[in-house]
Amino acid sequence: MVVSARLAVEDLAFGYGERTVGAGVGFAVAAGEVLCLLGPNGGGKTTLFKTILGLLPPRGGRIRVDGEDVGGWNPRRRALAFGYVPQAGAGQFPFSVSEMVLMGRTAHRGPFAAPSAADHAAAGAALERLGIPHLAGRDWLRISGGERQLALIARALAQAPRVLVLDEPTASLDFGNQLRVLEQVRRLADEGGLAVVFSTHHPEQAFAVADRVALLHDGRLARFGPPVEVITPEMMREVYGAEVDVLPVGDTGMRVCVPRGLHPRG
Ligand SMILES: Nc1ncnc2c1ncn2[C@@H]1O[C@H](COP(=O)(O)OP(=O)(O)OP(=O)(O)O)[C@@H](O)[C@H]1O
Repeated sequence: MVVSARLAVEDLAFGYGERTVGAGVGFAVAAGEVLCLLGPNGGGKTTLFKTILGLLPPRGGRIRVDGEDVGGWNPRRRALAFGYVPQAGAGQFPFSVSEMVLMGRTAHRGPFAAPSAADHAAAGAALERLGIPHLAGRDWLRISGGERQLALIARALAQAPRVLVLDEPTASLDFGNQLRVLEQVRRLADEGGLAVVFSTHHPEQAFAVADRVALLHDGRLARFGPPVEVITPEMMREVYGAEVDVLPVGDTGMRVCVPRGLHPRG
């Protein structure tokens, strides 16, 4: 066990009912670190997230937060420790944006208590931090997908978790909003000391914001390490069955992944 890890996943097996989706998965994320979870469709990313969040029981192994096994924790303790940002579907919530963000504070108060001044302050501060205070009074159903995604991150921030899990936070976002969301992901780790784990189908995003990459393939942790070591043409061929060039962008540290078939010729 890595004692300094904020989140430690140890020899975890996970799945549904009788079906094991993944096994032997272990990695650690320190406070202030961002981990990017990659893997093909059906590779088990969402199932792993559900297990980390306590929505599915582990089939083996354990999950620790700051060294403590979360296995015996009640839902309230989990809700205080783990923030979750799901994909931003419109949902059916007849609430304002600020009401949605306030819901992030639920675990901090008694079951029937009204939000306190501190809850309102935390929600307001989270909206400010995400740069969307102007959305506070807007109807959840009448804002854009990108605005909703930023508001869901604000909700998780208001919750003040130690570990933040984001399931494909940039899916269906335009280019500008993808960058905005990724920037916030990095800031939450850098300034808030959170351990952040996010999944994506865009490996380049790992170069932009992640300290490490975990690659789930065939129910195993196929690779775990810095983006530059994990995201290689050999890995792309092996895991995605695709011929992909991984090219540095000047001296920025960024790399782009270019499917060869789309290379300009001549
Ligand atoms: N509720 C469920 N019951 C049983 N099996 C499921 C359930 N949900 C998903 N699965 C199966 O578990 C496996 C892993 O699915 P999972 O959703 O975790 O993959 P993923 O990596 O998140 O995929 P994607 O990138 O397509 O979102 C798949 O084979 C899937 O068919």
